[in-house]
Amino acid sequence: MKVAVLGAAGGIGQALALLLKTQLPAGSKLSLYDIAPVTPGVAVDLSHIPTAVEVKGFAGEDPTAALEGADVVLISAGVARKPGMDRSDLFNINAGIVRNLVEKCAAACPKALIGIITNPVNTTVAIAAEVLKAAGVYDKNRLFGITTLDVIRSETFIAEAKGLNVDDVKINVIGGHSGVTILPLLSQVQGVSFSDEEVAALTTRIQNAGTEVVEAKAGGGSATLSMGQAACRFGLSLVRGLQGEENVIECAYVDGGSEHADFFAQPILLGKNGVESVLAYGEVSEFEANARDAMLDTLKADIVLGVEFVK
Ligand SMILES: NC(=O)C1=CN([C@@H]2O[C@H](COP(=O)(O)OP(=O)(O)OC[C@H]3O[C@@H](n4cnc5c(N)ncnc54)[C@H](O)[C@@H]3O)[C@@H](O)[C@H]2O)C=CC1
Ligand SMILES: O=C([O-])CC(=O)C(=O)O
Repeated sequence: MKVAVLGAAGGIGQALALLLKTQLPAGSKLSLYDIAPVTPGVAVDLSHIPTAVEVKGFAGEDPTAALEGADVVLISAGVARKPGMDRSDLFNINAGIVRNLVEKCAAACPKALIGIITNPVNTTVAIAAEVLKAAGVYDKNRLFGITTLDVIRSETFIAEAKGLNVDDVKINVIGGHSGVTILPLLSQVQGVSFSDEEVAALTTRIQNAGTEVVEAKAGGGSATLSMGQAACRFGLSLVRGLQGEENVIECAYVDGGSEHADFFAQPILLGKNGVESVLAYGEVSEFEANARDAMLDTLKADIVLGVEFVK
């Protein structure tokens, strides 16, 4: 199994690469690419860790050498937020970066599963889909917006609030990955109940958790370590699915035939071809139904922005 990380010298990329070096199955190949010249050095550094994962690093303008033969490509290349910015403020720079990198994926590894981390995810995934369509290699089951950070934050905050073992907390987070489009389905969490006030407060905290980190880092970037962990969890799930493991389920932002929008985060079953099936997200409370319906104009506008950028 070969996993490529694009943006591998960045805050997320380096954390993700470290976790993959120590957690990918024995015999895997890890391919690191970034425009930053340090990237081959990041690979040399990681290569001294004694695991049966071979690491190679590539820098420069062209990621093709890093992408050849890749089964999974995780993209975190781009700029991150500073205080006062919204994720949509990253569009001007990151849209072009994602378009160019996905064009290279389409040529070098058209069958790879592609996971997009670069913000604004609601829009960059739509850009990736249009690029793959234009290249004639689009398969909706092989493209993912990585929203796992919203899931792990929800698990953490719920366990903290309710004094639970975090390993026991499971939750679906649906919609997209910014502000009101992030919707944790708190009503479905097993073994706990929340008051209306708790639901409102927890939902808002989960939706604003990215901003919580951006403000705490005070100009030094956004979430990198927790996102490295989230992307590693999702990337390993993609690999487990590709290897034929059963019952690998994650929430992700996919083109899954949702009645709500062309791309929508919801639980998916992963397998040898990426998305094996899109799962129903189940019963929701009145609060959640209202929040879901209220997010759709924003989400759809984010998607249109991405489609129009490529066309
Ligand atoms: N999906 C999610 O939940 C999350 C997404 N993000 C997003 O991930 C992205 C990366 O964040 P960080 O790693 O903190 O940023 P960073 O600035 O630390 O790293 C970004 C890396 O991308 C590289 N890069 C820029 N243009 C490139 C190109 N054309 N080709 C290859 N590499 C290129 C840079 O050299 C840098 O090493 C941001 O857009 C951020 O908003 C951040 C947190 C969570
Ligand atoms: O908030 C940001 O800019 C980074 C991000 O997507 C997150 O932490 O969820």
